[in-house]
Amino acid sequence: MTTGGHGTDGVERRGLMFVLSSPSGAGKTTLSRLLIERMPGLKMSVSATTRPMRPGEVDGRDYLFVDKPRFEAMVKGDELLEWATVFDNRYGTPRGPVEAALSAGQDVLFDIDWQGTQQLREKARADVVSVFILPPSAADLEKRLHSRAQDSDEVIRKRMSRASHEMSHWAEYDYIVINHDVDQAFAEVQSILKAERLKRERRIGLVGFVRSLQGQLQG
Ligand SMILES: Nc1nc2c(ncn2[C@@H]2O[C@H](COP(=O)(O)OP(=O)(O)O)[C@@H](O)[C@H]2O)c(=O)[nH]1
Ligand SMILES: Nc1ncnc2c1ncn2[C@@H]1O[C@H](COP(=O)(O)OP(=O)(O)O)[C@@H](O)[C@H]1O
Repeated sequence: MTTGGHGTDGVERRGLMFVLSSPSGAGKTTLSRLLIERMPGLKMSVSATTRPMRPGEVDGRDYLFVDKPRFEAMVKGDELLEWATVFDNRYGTPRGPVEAALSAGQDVLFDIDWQGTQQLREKARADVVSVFILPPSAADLEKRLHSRAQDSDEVIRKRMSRASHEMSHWAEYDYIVINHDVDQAFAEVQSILKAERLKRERRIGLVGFVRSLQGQLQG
């Protein structure tokens, strides 16, 4: 999964896979939307899911909403890069769009859980940058789940009771961001992406670039 594109400074760079995970309600959808709006060269991976659509969600934009047989067919056909079961529903990352974006030199943003992150890491360790988002407190997490007003009380209770289990995977991530304030959390996530884009190992065009600089200096 190593492909070349050009960084903003013109030096060829390998695309990276930028993963955001968090317990439900901690803010990863909010932060993902801001990143896609404000960071050029970053494309969202739209997951397939068997969960029902929430009010305000759009098929093909937020998720590809599929039924269970279609999901199974995607798994069997090796159409998914990773997949997992979360809250009794199945979620998976369609392989085609990710590979196409990376080969076009774009970075790809994933809003996936710890199980998916582990699978991506096994497949492409050097290209995965992972960020775990934590809520400032349990009370805030619950408030946010209610304020989103998209789940029943029973679903919210389920999400709260899973939060501690999900959070237990925090130490598997490269970076941790605590989402007190959206603007601050966004600035932190953005800084991580900007710095990771500049990493020497990803900038495969540097050898040629430096050689050409040296040539200019000698010439
Ligand atoms: N492994 C994996 N997890 C996913 C995928 N898409 C979404 N998820 C995770 O599934 C969980 C539930 O997502 P969702 O039902 O949208 O609720 P949310 O937690 O409020 O965003 C979240 O932890 C998502 O990160 C996917 O393609 N693969
Ligand atoms: N820093 C924050 N302060 C207050 N509310 C927030 C913050 N970040 C996100 N929210 C709100 O919390 C709710 C859950 O956020 P969302 O991004 O949907 O979480 P997730 O995708 O992790 O489940 C949304 O209503 C969102 O607007």
